[in-house]
Amino acid sequence: MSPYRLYLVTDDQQNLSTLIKVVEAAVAGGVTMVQVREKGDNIQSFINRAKAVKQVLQGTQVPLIINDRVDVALAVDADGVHLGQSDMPVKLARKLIGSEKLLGLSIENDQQLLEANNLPLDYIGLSAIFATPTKTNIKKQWGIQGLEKAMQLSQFPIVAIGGINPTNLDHIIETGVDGVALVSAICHATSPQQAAADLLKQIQAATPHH
Ligand SMILES: Cc1ncc(COP(=O)(O)OP(=O)(O)O)c(N)n1
Ligand SMILES: Cc1nc(C(=O)O)sc1CCOP(=O)(O)O
Ligand SMILES: [Mg+2]
Repeated sequence: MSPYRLYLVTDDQQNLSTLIKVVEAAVAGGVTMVQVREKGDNIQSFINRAKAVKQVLQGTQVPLIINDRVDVALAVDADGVHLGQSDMPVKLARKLIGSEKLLGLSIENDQQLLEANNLPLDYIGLSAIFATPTKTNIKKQWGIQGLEKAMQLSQFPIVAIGGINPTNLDHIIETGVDGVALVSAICHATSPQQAAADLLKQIQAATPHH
């Protein structure tokens, strides 16, 4: 089973106490990967929040991924980094983090998808499957057909992201994609634990059998 199956991306609008509660609950519900995503320019705050999430994940099998910043990932000894197209170049990031850490890259068009096949990555994030209020500067909506095509062209595991919720999850999972990454469907749920558990159950039920 893929380690990317149910990938929680944290909400940088939630305060530290809520962040910790959400991650604790989401892990109890079964998320398989956690990314700390901060979009402000306060690196001290980013490091503090990443350290707090790392503590929550201690003793679990759930890897900690840091969004955008290799320096923060190194500072907290995270399990990996997720880079965007305008972040540090992938090859340089790989040199700095070493071969053991996970490295993901956002893919926003066909050319990037093909170029990524020659990069030292572990997975790609297909940006975005659907429009979402959580990130308003997305470049492309791949949709289900775009996701299917990307899966044929990529040599890496694909994580689908953007606007994913229980109403469209079956269609995404039925493509055979390796994982889904979500913010609001878990972070904004009344019970993030129940939400994660329900999403995981839905993923298991919709996953194609080979
Ligand atoms: C799993 C995953 N996929 C895509 C993204 C988006 O990254 P990016 O394009 O760098 O945009 P920001 O998240 O930094 O606004 C992601 N974070 N995670
Ligand atoms: C962090 C992020 N990156 C995206 C991309 O398409 O690159 S969409 C996104 C936010 C996803 O939030 P929600 O699950 O609430 O739609
Ligand atoms: Mg980024």
